[in-house]
Amino acid sequence: MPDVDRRPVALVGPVRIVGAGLLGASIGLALRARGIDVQLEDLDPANLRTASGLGAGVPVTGSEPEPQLVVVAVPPDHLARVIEGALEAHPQAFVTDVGSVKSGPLATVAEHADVARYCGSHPMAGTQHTGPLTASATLFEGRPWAVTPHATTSPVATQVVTELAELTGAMPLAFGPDEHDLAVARTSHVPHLMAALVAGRLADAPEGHLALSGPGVRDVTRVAGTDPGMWLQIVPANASAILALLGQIRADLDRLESAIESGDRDALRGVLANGVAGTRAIPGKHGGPVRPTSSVFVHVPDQPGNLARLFADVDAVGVNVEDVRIDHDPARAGGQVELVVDETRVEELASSLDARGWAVHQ
Ligand SMILES: NC(=O)c1ccc[n+]([C@@H]2O[C@H](COP(=O)([O-])OP(=O)(O)OC[C@H]3O[C@@H](n4cnc5c(N)ncnc54)[C@H](O)[C@@H]3O)[C@@H](O)[C@H]2O)c1
Ligand SMILES: O=C(O)C(=O)C[C@]1(C(=O)O)C=C[C@@H](O)C=C1
Repeated sequence: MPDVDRRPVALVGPVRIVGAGLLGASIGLALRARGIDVQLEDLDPANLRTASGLGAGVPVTGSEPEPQLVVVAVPPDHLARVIEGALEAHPQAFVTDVGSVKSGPLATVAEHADVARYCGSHPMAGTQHTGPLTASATLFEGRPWAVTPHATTSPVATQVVTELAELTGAMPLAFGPDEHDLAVARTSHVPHLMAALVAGRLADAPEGHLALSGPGVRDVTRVAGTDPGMWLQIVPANASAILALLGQIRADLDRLESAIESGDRDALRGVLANGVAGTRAIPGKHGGPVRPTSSVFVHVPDQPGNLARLFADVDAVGVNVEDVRIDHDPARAGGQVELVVDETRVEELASSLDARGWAVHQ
């Protein structure tokens, strides 16, 4: 039995999830894995069917017991209305939401007589897909999850929501709602918009140029591939924090342009060094220091079973893979697999895979 079941738990369920999309279904899967009863609600019957079919919970029928906690996981524009609805429909339940911006919905909900039962939250995990089909019980593992009590949130509500984050494997971090919005403008919203601007320059690029797309451009643009629907709601909801940062970036861009125009290498070095400092400032998974990583690239011929064989060989070497990317190999028929591992193990992995017959480079 997992440890968490033996210590006194504030969150025992049932948990009702309103919005069984990517976030809602992933939370449902994580809670079901902990044995907590999950009730699912969604306006879209297909999403409800998919989420419950995946094992994220049971669709509500009206005859289930009252939930201990309601988790609102609907798109940003609908959050305030659904949070208020949950406070009214479930007078004994605590209510949280997982929306990407906290101060806007709170401003509406703050007038509600029962607002003490509401404590906002925001898991910093997702993918570029929406809907329950790509939901995963491990989506939140090791990721930060902001818990954002407001001035009158009851301490028990904060405790229950903190425990929700812990039960999914995430790392709860307490933030005031306004401070949260400033933080995510910097760590999520502006990075997303920058990725969209860079990716936008590729949309009408000559085909010949695009043929030279390597891992760099893919890394920088991944999130820009997300369905714009959610971002069309997130960005206006956090406009002032985003605009303040865009103003700073505009000044950075002016400095960069003049450094390049005038051939000022010191100024250019300053811009690049600042970027290096920024990447090093991002905490690693589980909030620890970033462990320097390095990549081993392996050519995997296009035949069934080769990927499984490669991962079995990596496993036999005993090196933990921090990240993995698979790309079409432009030079040969097959794929190029990038294995991201601890910098100190990279030589050992490369030579062991080489000895096992793989075409490897670093
Ligand atoms: N996708 C991410 O990366 C991510 C990460 C963290 C937080 N969030 C936040 O989580 C929330 C959900 O995002 P998602 O990616 O799961 O979206 P999603 O589109 O995958 O899921 C939203 C679900 O809510 C349902 N829905 C819409 N209005 C509803 C209503 N009034 N009542 C019941 N169901 C309703 C939709 O049918 C859909 O199934 C958003 O507020 C978003 O800001 C998203
Ligand atoms: O990983 C991704 O695809 C995401 O964009 C997830 C991400 C993020 O910016 O980190 C996006 C928006 C959410 O509010 C939280 C998480």
